[in-house]
Amino acid sequence: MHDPILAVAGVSKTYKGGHRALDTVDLEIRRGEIFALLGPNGAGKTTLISTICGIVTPSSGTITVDGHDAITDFKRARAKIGLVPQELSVDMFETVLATVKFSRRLFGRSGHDAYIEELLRDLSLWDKRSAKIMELSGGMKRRVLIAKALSHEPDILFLDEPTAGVDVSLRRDMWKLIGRLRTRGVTIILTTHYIEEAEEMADRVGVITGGKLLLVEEKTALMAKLGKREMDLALVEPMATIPPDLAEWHLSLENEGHTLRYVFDAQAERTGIPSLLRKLGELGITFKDLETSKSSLEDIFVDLVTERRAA
Ligand SMILES: Nc1ncnc2c1ncn2[C@@H]1O[C@H](COP(=O)(O)OP(=O)(O)OP(=O)(O)O)[C@@H](O)[C@H]1O
Repeated sequence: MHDPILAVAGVSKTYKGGHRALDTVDLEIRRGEIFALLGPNGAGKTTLISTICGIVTPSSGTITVDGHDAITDFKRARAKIGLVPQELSVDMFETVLATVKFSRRLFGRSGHDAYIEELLRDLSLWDKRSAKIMELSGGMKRRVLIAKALSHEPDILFLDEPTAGVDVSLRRDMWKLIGRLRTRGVTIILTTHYIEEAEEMADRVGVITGGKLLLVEEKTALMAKLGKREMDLALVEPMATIPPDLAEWHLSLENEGHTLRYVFDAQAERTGIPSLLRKLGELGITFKDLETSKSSLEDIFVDLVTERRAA
């Protein structure tokens, strides 16, 4: 890839006690993109972010942040990054404004009151600037974490599970803010359990499970895969084989011939369902029930893992 802003090469992490949380992860992030790291609980998302941010030391591999090695050139690498962690990490007795200004100074940047004010206004925190963190609601505290992460004008922003336990208004503000950051050229990497979240914003999606990065794809390509649906027809009479007249739908027989299954692309203009049902009528094949279901994230993980094993 041409000049990635972030390059992770062969990174593995085995925690004390022997748990291998990351297994030879290779990942390049493009300048200015929004990248969603999708994976179930315990997949290794937080561990991957933590190694990039220098919080966790990888057992092997290298990480380069805009040309700076994340370990040997930690300070410069870290200064490029803003991290919104999953858990609260703020001084409860400080005020909002002092917290955010302090965070900026930590990265060696001089004061820039106009920037801080705009940031706090963007996050609806300006009116609360003199309040102590402990006086804020949970949602407001989350906003402070975002303001802190952006205090030093980083080029890369990590959002670890940004919308877990977050109310609708914060969610909306967050998406708006992300949109504005993107127009300024900030690269954004977020972790999520939710396909919908990746779908809403990301340019590319990486799927991680069991510490392995299974795939990285343009969102549109992945969504096409995720858009598959199944239609199950419960037959009145079980079938031994599929009649050749039905070949074009690539059906399968399940449930010992009692169920006829059609897999189709939910996003396609023509699903093929009306013509299939017509054909079944012509052939005198009757069914007592019809059920459609969408592939779940779980199915997709299973498919990916199986495909990978088969490859
Ligand atoms: N400090 C640690 N010591 C030992 N094991 C750890 C440590 N941190 C995480 N793990 C383990 O490593 C694995 C990956 O954890 P990680 O937090 O990276 O997953 P995640 O994808 O972020 O999960 P979640 O979606 O639940 O936040 C888990 O099995 C976890 O129990």
